[in-house]
Amino acid sequence: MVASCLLWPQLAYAMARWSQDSYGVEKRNLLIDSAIAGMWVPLLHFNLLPSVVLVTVTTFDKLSSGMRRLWLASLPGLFGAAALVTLLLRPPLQLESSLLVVICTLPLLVVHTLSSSIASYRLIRTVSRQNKMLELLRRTDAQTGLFAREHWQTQADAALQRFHATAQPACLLMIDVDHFKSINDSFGHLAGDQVIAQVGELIRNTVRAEDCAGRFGGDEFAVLCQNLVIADASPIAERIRAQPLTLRLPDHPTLRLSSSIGLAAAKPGYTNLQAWMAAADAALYAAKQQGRNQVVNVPLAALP
Ligand SMILES: Nc1nc2c(ncn2[C@@H]2O[C@H](COP(=O)(O)OP(=O)(O)OP(=O)(O)O)[C@@H](O)[C@H]2O)c(=O)[nH]1
Repeated sequence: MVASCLLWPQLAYAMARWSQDSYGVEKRNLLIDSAIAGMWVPLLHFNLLPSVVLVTVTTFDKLSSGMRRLWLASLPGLFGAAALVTLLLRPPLQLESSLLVVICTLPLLVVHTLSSSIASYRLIRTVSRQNKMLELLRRTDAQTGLFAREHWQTQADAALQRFHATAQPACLLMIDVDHFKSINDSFGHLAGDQVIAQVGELIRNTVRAEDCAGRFGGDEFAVLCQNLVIADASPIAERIRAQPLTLRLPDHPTLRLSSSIGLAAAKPGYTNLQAWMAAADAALYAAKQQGRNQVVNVPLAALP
């Protein structure tokens, strides 16, 4: 009793803790656990309550370990040990449990159930926290901390649907760093990466809390201004355009930056996000054609 209840758990823990192959040792320890439980069934004279509790608890441990089919692998050891001890000692059969046996079995039942429930609760909390973290990472562009393209598009799509349903205005800004390729060529790719990170930060610090700023890929960014008509979104676009002009990288003091921005308000003619983005892209293209470092609105006359 002392060996299996007090010594074996300590020994099993120490072996798993100090082994190079902790997983393999722990798996083997769990199988030995089952064999020890099986050994106890004849030693308890097959007394129904403690025997069933012992076998159930031991098998539950194999299932809750998460190791594939471990519970199945533990059965030969469990029944084998029970059969061996039965053959060697030929214990009498005493199925009925006295009140004393019931009382002595209860702590195992209660402690095991509670500790398993607490372990499951903690595991579920950890998994749910990690899922939230994964979702956040999926939504975020690692280089800038802005929303990643897919999440930004989902938000913009929802804003366009709202506009169609309730006429709640929204504006879309497509932003592109000017001559970014020559920044890469002249100052190196690392400097280009720093520029992307800094421009992302400038955009994040310039937009309102309810706006949705995302990185579209490369040196292209997009901002969704919710609940704003074009006249109110224009100053935000102008502020975003002005910010990179003042940006200085300590490692590259001669580097100068500017950006071009295309601005398009949601309109009934934009039946899907692609149409809205194409309009903002056309305005961005016009800004590039007209000399860069400027904001171009989709002209009212050109609106569908
Ligand atoms: N450093 C860096 N470069 C990138 C990254 N993603 C894309 N690029 C480069 O960015 C450049 C994009 O250039 P474009 O936007 O097409 O052209 P541009 O030089 O900015 O010229 P305009 O847009 O016409 O002003 C390409 O050379 C890409 O290889 C990135 O994450 N880091």
